[in-house]
Amino acid sequence: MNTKIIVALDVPTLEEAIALVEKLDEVSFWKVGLELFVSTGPKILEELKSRSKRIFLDLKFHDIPNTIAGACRVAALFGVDLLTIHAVSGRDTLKAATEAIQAGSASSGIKPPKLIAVSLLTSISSRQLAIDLKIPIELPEYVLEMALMAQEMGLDGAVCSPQEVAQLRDSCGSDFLLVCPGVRPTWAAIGDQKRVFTPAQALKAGADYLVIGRPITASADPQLAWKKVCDEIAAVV
Ligand SMILES: O=C(O)c1cc(=O)[nH]c(=O)n1[C@@H]1O[C@H](COP(=O)(O)O)[C@@H](O)[C@H]1O
Repeated sequence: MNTKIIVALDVPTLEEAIALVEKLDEVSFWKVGLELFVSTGPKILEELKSRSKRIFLDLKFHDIPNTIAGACRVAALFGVDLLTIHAVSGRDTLKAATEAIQAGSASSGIKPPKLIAVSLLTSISSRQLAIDLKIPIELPEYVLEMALMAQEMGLDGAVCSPQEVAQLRDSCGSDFLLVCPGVRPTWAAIGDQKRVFTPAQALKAGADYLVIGRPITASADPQLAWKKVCDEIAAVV
């Protein structure tokens, strides 16, 4: 069941990333985000592939359709499993992204990544959505609208907090991939996350994958933290 956990490799250098991957040998699915990709570029992807790991390339694209189409066309060549874009990029950009990924993969013969839309960052609370972002609808409804728009534009899934996953599962169906960061075991610090559930709660609610970073990677004993998370979810699924 630990194949349901994607560990966020949020470290600044290739050396630190490889050290963690080697220490957490049982982790089969890693997320490469902005910090590590800006630092190493595609090199880290090659390192992970050479160890037969699955890869979530989390670059959270957010730009105009032409720019995103170009980025998606080349990102499709990396041969990663998952790729992110912000739903707020809008319908035209989401559509351009899905088309570009298909085009990039078709021209190279490389299996396309599943494109998933970030519905609303898990670091945003209801209050911040209303007061800072001036979005005048309830947070769960906003997250659902973003996910439905992504689905309509042909995306494979969405990133949402585990608190919204049951509602999205009901509305988007079983084929729509739901990937949940904002996961905190009871023993871990919440930090900058605002909408969290425990790993067991998140899986029970219907998440396909849990994205967990600091509770494991910043732990004094990452192997023990990984094992504790695996034990917790083994009791659930
Ligand atoms: O797209 C993501 O992965 C993502 C979306 C989101 O809404 N919230 C979120 O935390 N993430 C990522 O998930 C990871 C969570 O890490 P921790 O908070 O350390 O568990 C980070 O790498 C974030 O970049």
